[in-house]
This record gives sequence, structure tokens and C-alpha cells, in this order.
Amino acid sequence: MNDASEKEVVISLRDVGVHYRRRKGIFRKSEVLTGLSSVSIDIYRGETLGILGRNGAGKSTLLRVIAGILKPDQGVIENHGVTVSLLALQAGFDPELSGYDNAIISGMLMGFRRSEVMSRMGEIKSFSELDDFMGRPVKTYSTGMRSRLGFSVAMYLSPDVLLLDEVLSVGDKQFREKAEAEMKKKIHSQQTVVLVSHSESQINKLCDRVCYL
Ligand SMILES: Nc1ncnc2c1ncn2[C@@H]1O[C@H](COP(=O)(O)OP(=O)(O)OP(=O)(O)O)[C@@H](O)[C@H]1O
Repeated sequence: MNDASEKEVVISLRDVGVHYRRRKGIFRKSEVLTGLSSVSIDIYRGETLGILGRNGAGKSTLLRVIAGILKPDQGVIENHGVTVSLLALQAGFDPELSGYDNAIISGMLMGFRRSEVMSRMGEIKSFSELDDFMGRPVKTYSTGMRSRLGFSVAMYLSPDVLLLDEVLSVGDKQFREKAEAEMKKKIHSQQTVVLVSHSESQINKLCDRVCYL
């Protein structure tokens, strides 16, 4: 990471909280569940920030807030003009469309032109090892294949800030090692990454800084 004096904050959160309201029954009062409790953190350009915490601590909620998908009902989040994209295994792809079409749509949602996505398609296909499956509907993919596509799209079409939710934990050992090696290259470049993982050793291996929820 850069010298402390050169650190540039790209996203900052102050006292950010998210609460979910859940109805317990038609005639019963709803209860309020805390999804995220008073988080204050700065994300710096070029860093790889790891997020650790027990199940239900709010890691996925935090990433959704940073991505702008979820509006916090407490505190303030400021994005200092950066593009952000969240890669999570359960999110994103249209099951009826092919891997190619999903890669194009994902890229365009991140703000790339179609031609820019197409110019990287060869690398996306090759890294994902999906071969002919790239032309088939995503609903025919295994979970591991979906994550390989998601990971490859994220690696070759990176926004300013890349949010990864548990994406390095699936797929076979060989692909995981390849994905980790690619992540390390990103880390040594100027890519800003926020990585959620249940694996403390993975976080320690890959991240410059860790936030415990
Ligand atoms: N849509 C929702 N409606 C109600 N409660 C929710 C919703 N999404 C999350 N929660 C609750 O908010 C809390 C935080 O959830 P979140 O998924 O962010 O945690 P997490 O740290 O990512 O968990 P895990 O490690 O199990 O993936 C949990 O108690 C969860 O039950």
C-alpha cells in the first residue's frame, strides 16, 4: 500500500447501520432486526481490505451498502466518485442467458461499453475454463461454473472498487489456487478490493488490512 501520507479515501462510512423490519404475524407487531450496527470505516484507493466476522455479523449487508444496493437507515456513506461492483455467488446472472450474454450485461452494468467487454471476452472465457459452456444458458451451469464465470468477469472487467463476497471459497482446488494467484496480481496493482471471507488465513494471506464486524 502507499505511504500513509498519500492515502486517498475513495469511500467512507460514518456510524452506518441497517435495520430490517420483520412481521411476526398478521396481528402481531413487527420486530426490528439489526443487519449492521454502527460501522465507521474509510476505504483507501489501491488497498485490499478484508472483512471478517461471525455468521450474521453483517458482512454481506456491509458490502451491499458499499455497492449502493442497500440504503442505510442510520449514518452516512460517501462515495468520492468511484465505480463499485459487487460479486457474490448468489447474485447477478440471468439463468436463461448464455455465459457470453451475462458477461456482456455484467460489464455494461459496471459502465463498460459493449465493445470493451467484447475485447476482453477471450480472456474471460479462457480464465473461466468454461469453453463451449460460454454459449449455453447459465441455468445449465454448476455452482462452481457460475462462480468461475463471475470471478473471471470481475477480474477482467474491474470497476474502481471490487467487492468480493465469499467468491474464493468454491470451485475445485485447482481453480481456487488460480483465482487466488489472480487476486494477488490485482492486489499488487492499483485495484481497490474489499474481500469478505470466512477463512481468516485467506484474509491474512491476501489483505493489507482487516476489519472485524
Ligand atoms: N433481507 C433481510 N431481511 C431480514 N433480515 C435480514 C435480511 N438480510 C440479512 N438479514 C439479517 O441481518 C443480519 C446480517 O446478515 P448478513 O447476511 O449481512 O450477515 P453475514 O455476516 O454476511 O452472515 P454470513 O456469514 O452467514 O454470510 C443477520 O442477522 C440476518 O439474519
